[in-house]
Amino acid sequence: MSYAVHSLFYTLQGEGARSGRPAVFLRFAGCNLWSGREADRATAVCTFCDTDFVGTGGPGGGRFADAPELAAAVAAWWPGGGEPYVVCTGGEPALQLDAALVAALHARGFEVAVETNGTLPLPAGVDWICVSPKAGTELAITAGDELKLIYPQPGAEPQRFTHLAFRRFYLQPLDDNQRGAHTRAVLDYCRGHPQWWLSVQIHKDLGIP
Ligand SMILES: C[S@@+](CC[C@H](N)C(=O)[O-])C[C@H]1O[C@@H](n2cnc3c(N)ncnc32)[C@H](O)[C@@H]1O
Ligand SMILES: Nc1nc2[nH]cc(C(=O)O)c2c(=O)[nH]1
Ligand code: SF4
Ligand SMILES: [Mg+2]
Repeated sequence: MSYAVHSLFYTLQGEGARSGRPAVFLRFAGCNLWSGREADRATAVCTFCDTDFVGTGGPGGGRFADAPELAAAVAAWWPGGGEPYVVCTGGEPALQLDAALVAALHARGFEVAVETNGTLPLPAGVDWICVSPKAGTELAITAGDELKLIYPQPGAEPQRFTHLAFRRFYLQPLDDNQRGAHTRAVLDYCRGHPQWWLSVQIHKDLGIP
């Protein structure tokens, strides 16, 4: 199948357990919880998104005819050496990521990570699963490597998720015009509930993508 990619870029993972790790980001176009149009934001299921994932016109974006072609484009961003790592995100990557693409990325030597809202099934073989639940949705993915909950989210309180089979649980402060206050609230919550660890979005303070 073909893939609609908003953008492809090389940066450091800025969030969660693998924060600081060099990675190629594969940002798929489209999401099942928001159209991506500002006019629809208030009525979307997910209303706080910090990302442009509309269309295929971002840096490195485009339509890729098949999995080997997209994997080659991902590999072209890797500088050589280290442990090649690709983070599949979006938009919602589970709308497009399939077994053929996971296999093609593995064939290029990449470890494959995914950032997902967890509402859709994933293909087998993904090496690192990060689920970020959204209030008002039902999780299809209830196990993985990290659960990264944006906080605060009325209707998605942390205690709703602690029974799930994730290796780590993170709270990431909601980035809106109150990010400082949300960060202090996360600090307080993690101190009182040490199952939860803080995830700060380091790329935003570093001024990198
Ligand atoms: C843009 S989403 C794309 C992947 C997938 N759709 C998801 O929601 O997990 C990537 C990550 O950014 C987080 N995120 C989105 N908007 C945010 C915001 N305003 N503040 C903090 N994190 C945010 C999401 O929760 C998710 O963990
Ligand atoms: N540096 C950096 N790290 C990230 N981790 C998850 C991101 C995402 O948007 O999925 C993201 C992103 O957009 N940039
Ligand atoms: S689910 Fe992810 S990509 Fe979709 S609108 Fe929410 S944060 Fe953005
Ligand atoms: Mg981001």
